[in-house]
Amino acid sequence: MDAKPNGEYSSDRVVDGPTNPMVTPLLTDLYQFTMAYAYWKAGKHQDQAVFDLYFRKNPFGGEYTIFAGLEECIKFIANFKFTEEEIDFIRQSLPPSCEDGFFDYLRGIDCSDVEVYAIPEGSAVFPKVPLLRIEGPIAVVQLLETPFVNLINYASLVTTNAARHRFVAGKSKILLEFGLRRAQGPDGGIGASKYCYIGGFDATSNVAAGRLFGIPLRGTHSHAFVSSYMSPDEIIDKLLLSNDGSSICEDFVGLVQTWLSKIQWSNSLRGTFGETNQSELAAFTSYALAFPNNFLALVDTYDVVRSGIPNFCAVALALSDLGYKAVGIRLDSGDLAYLSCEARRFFCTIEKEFGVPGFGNLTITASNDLNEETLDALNKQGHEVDAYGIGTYLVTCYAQAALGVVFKLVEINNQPRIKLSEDVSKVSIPCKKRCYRLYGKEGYPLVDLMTGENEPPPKVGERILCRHPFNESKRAYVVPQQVEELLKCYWPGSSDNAREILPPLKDIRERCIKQLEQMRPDHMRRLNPTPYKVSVSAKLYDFIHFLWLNEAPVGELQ
Ligand SMILES: Nc1ncnc2c1ncn2[C@@H]1O[C@H](COP(=O)(O)OP(=O)(O)OP(=O)(O)O)[C@@H](O)[C@H]1O
Ligand SMILES: O=P(O)(O)OC[C@H]1O[C@H](OP(=O)(O)OP(=O)(O)O)[C@H](O)[C@@H]1O
Ligand SMILES: O=C(O)c1cccnc1
Ligand SMILES: [Mg+2]
Repeated sequence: MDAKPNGEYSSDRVVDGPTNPMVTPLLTDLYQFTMAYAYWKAGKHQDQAVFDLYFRKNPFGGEYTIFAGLEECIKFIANFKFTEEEIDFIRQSLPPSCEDGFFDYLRGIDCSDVEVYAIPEGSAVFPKVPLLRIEGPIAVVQLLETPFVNLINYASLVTTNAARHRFVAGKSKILLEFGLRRAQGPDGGIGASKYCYIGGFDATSNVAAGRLFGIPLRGTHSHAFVSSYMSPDEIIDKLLLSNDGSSICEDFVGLVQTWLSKIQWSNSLRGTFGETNQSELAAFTSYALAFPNNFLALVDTYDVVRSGIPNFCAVALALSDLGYKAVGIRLDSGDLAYLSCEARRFFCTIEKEFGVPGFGNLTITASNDLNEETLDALNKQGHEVDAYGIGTYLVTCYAQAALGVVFKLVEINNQPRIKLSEDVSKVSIPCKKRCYRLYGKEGYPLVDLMTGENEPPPKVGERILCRHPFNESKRAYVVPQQVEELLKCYWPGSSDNAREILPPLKDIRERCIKQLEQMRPDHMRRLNPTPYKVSVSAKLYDFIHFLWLNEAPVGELQ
């Protein structure tokens, strides 16, 4: 694609397919095809429809959500085309009475007549505001409902989960996504790695995701590596070249043993531990011989304080003699606050006693069933953890299974439509709309405002009435200091509009981090956060309620 001088890309429609090859036009619910047939049979399939994709409630008891999954949606529609085999399968799956002409129609369709406007991926978003507005022939757009909702639901949920973990951990901590083995299948695993990165994680252990998306890869080693060693005698090749190549240590195993007794008998550590586990020492020594520049040891296989930490320090000091700097340790069980403090104390004592600069700052990684609550508990107790490896709770979104994204018809052939419900929160907001984020004096977003498509946009410095869509008494005047139009054109259909570029993953991640930094702190706090305001213009408010009364039958009391 060629960049135009103004930074936008030309409107050519060549876009790679979705990451997962299972994402085809058949990845939808049967009823989308039966509806498409009925639209076609009634001659209604070309009716111009507008659908909004949105969610009704923020997840995890919070007051914000991060929008993700847009790139995959655009990759999907850019390549939307039925194969003959797929058409045969649809034919077999529908009643035999379905006429051939419908299958000819399916054969011809793609998304070149569909327009998609969306909020940029990685943005902070709020209930009821359309994340996507999709416009086009009703039969085609209807077929997009299930795949779009599928591609956005988990993506936004897990990105939000990751962002929440980042918020609790704090900016300075390293967050590693370790969830592949526990994710809901291969797509869950790949998606988790991609979207946790967007949500603010630093790296993943998932090699396939590293290759697909260029996410930094990180890892330590497992208990199996430690317990696979029985004794230091197993180490045959004990030779290690110094880091600058100037000397050779013929017996690295012996050097480690020497350091272990020096630590054991040192002034400040004498009596703090006795004999350490020698098979663990062998495993650490062997790992250091394999990775002298990246030595990180899992120290909880036998006993963290009495064995793992002193063994690690002996190997790290031996490496230091040869000009290498060890990375640190991983703790994977026990009281992580207490053990991390013990480890730090040990490292600092060694730095002092043996004059090894930087030893006190070695990295302490913690893992083991971590989640938002445990991170919060660790913060409250005080700890010395620098990096967290998080798997199960993060990638399975254990605290909330789904986001509840919906796809609702808001206009057909320029006629606004509404979906009523006993539950007011489920009443849809009709009309093809424009959406704005209004910023206040202090630079914080104040409110998201939806208006009808043809209303004049809010203006900086001009007072505008923002109304709760359903609650008459909730309204406020806002004088915006900045107005941001939220929905941008990502797929122009048959219009001449310029198409937004699909930014690289790093930029989406950057956007997510910046957006959350910009939120007013009371929307972000974990306990009883303040809801962010989502509103409609006075004109749209009046229209919603006019349509509501129009569509709701009047009851009769007997
Ligand atoms: N200081 C702490 N405060 C709160 N939660 C903690 C703290 N330290 C660890 N945890 C959490 O407590 C749980 C401990 O897990 P569990 O009861 O399975 O014990 P364990 O340490 O894994 O023991 P083992 O694996 O040796 O059986 C984990 O979810 C861990 O994240
Ligand atoms: O705890 P999670 O957040 O899922 O993070 C990943 C975990 O996966 C690995 O062990 P695994 O759970 O396979 O075995 P273990 O529990 O016996 O250590 C690793 O040691 C972590 O503990
Ligand atoms: O590299 C690690 O330490 C790791 C990777 C995945 C799961 N648990 C740990
Ligand atoms: Mg585990």
